[in-house]
Amino acid sequence: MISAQEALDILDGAEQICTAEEVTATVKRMAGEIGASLGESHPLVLSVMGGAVVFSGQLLPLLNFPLDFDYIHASRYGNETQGNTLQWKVMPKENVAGRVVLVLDDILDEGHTLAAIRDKVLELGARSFHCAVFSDKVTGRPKPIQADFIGISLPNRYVFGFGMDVRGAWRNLPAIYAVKES
Ligand SMILES: O=P(O)(O)OC[C@H]1O[C@H](OP(=O)(O)OP(=O)(O)O)[C@H](O)[C@@H]1O
Ligand SMILES: Nc1nc2[nH]cnc2c(=O)[nH]1
Repeated sequence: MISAQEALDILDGAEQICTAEEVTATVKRMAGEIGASLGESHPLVLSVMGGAVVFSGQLLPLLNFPLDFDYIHASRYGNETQGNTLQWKVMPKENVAGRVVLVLDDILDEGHTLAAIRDKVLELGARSFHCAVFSDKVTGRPKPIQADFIGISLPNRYVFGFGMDVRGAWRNLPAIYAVKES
């Protein structure tokens, strides 16, 4: 964990790449798209802790149709800016069997996290798998999964805010920032 001063210094040197207003408008648009596509299917919505907590918290009240909610917890980055082996902290449960499942995540980067979640959800017998990511990083490399619903595209830089951390800090910011390029 970094100190409050280190967190402030990182923010001071960072570049804002998406404003809070753009974030809010994007979540609203996504809610409409998700409702139009899955609103009749009584989905089980799974939020991927911890990064998706803010996205989920803003999106769920805008979904005006019946759904069930649960969370899963998988982490590949920890406090680092490079992904590593996926650590499952809370696996999807048997309650996915037979359900239309919608997974919510904050960012699709290399795609390994979401691909592993898809494989596990389908292995547990979900009727279908859908995923909504607030942001999709343009990596320039092929990804093992594409999202069904995408909020914004992000440049190939390490970003934080709106649920995403930088060395554990700043998940609470309403806008999105990219760390200073070294
Ligand atoms: O597409 P990928 O390259 O696999 O990366 C995407 C994942 O990385 C982040 O999680 P992280 O591992 O940082 O855990 P956290 O949400 O708890 O910070 C994010 O929330 C996604 O789940
Ligand atoms: N906070 C954060 N988490 C990530 N997980 C994958 N890519 C990123 C990123 O750019 N920022």
